Amino acid sequence: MAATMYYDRDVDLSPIEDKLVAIIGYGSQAHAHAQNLRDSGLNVVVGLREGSASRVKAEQAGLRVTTVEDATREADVVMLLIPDEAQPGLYEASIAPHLTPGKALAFGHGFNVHFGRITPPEGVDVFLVAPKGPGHMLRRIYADGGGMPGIFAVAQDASGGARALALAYARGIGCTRAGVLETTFKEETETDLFGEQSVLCGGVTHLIQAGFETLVEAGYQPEIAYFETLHEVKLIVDLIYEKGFSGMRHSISNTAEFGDYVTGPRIITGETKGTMREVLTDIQQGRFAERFIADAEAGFPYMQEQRGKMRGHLLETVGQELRDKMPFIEKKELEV
Ligand SMILES: NC(=O)C1=CN([C@@H]2O[C@H](COP(=O)(O)OP(=O)(O)OC[C@H]3O[C@@H](n4cnc5c(N)ncnc54)[C@H](OP(=O)(O)O)[C@@H]3O)[C@@H](O)[C@H]2O)C=CC1
Ligand SMILES: CC(=O)[C@](C)(O)C(=O)O
Ligand SMILES: [Mg+2]
Ligand SMILES: [Mg+2]
Repeated sequence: MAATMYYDRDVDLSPIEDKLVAIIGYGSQAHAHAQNLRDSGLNVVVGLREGSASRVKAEQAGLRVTTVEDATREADVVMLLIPDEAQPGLYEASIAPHLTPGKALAFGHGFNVHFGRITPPEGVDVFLVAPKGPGHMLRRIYADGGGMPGIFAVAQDASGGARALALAYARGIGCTRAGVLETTFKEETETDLFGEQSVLCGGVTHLIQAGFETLVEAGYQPEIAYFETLHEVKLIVDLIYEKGFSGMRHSISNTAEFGDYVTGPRIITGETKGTMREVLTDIQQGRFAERFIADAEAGFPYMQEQRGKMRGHLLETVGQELRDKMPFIEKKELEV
């Protein structure tokens, strides 16, 4: 059965119109939520830790900023948008003491509630609205008049109005322009982790890197390898995004399409899909979450080591030089 999709015409903004929304944090998601909600005519305050370097940026964007404690005290809806690994600490210290009955606690990802790292009190609504894309793109697409698909879920409905509130929030950040559907904290958490690891981030970067290295190691020019295995990915993916596989395959040569069918299954094999199933099981059984939190608690030694490996990699240095020569590529510094 097809899922029920919600669009602007289906969703009433009124459940959130008379409320104050506190956006906690001012990073990738938070700056986009805060600015989109504000531009949708809603009341927003940004809650930041003492001495936050983001304070000036939020104020420059015309937003009111206060402490996390005061934002929680003042607001009706508290949207927690700091890194997942940091959320339980800030929640216990600065949010929970002020989260009185009647308020709503909201998330952009189900991680901490699903894995039992944050347990909100009875008497508050708990929901998530997860836009399906990076925060900087959530803002950019909204400002251009478009929207990013999103999914929402209610974990606790103390007021009887949590669902309507979550949908109104999704409309406020522009997701109902593109389509919103209902999920659970479990489904959102597991699918989001799986998607980013296997396909969107882990899958795509490692596919590109393996292709780039294969060509360079065989003696081909790195600039050609970069154009072939990285730059052109966007052009092909844009066609897939706009017109699906068949539309992309219509645009490419018969030679490329034939090679796609012959070679694709040699690269992404039955074994790869078996590994994807193992990855999904690790996520479902909490093993990925445990590994992530353990690294975070140790100061991210594994993450730092991985970041270090790509620093100075030919793919990055050649890419930087080539992108610098293409003035039409969006080069504005990211806002946050
Ligand atoms: N990144 C994305 O596009 C997506 C993220 N999400 C979810 O959104 C949430 C936020 O992720 P993301 O936007 O990537 O987060 P960011 O890493 O961009 O968050 C940075 C912000 O968090 C603040 N912060 C960091 N640590 C602390 C702390 N210990 N106490 C107080 N404030 C802190 C920073 O404060 P300061 O300014 O003071 O440094 C900064 O404002 C997560 O749940 C994530 O899973 C969901 C969909 C996509
Ligand atoms: C951007 C997004 O949707 C991710 C990949 O899930 C994330 O940043 O966590
Ligand atoms: Mg994610
Ligand atoms: Mg995601």
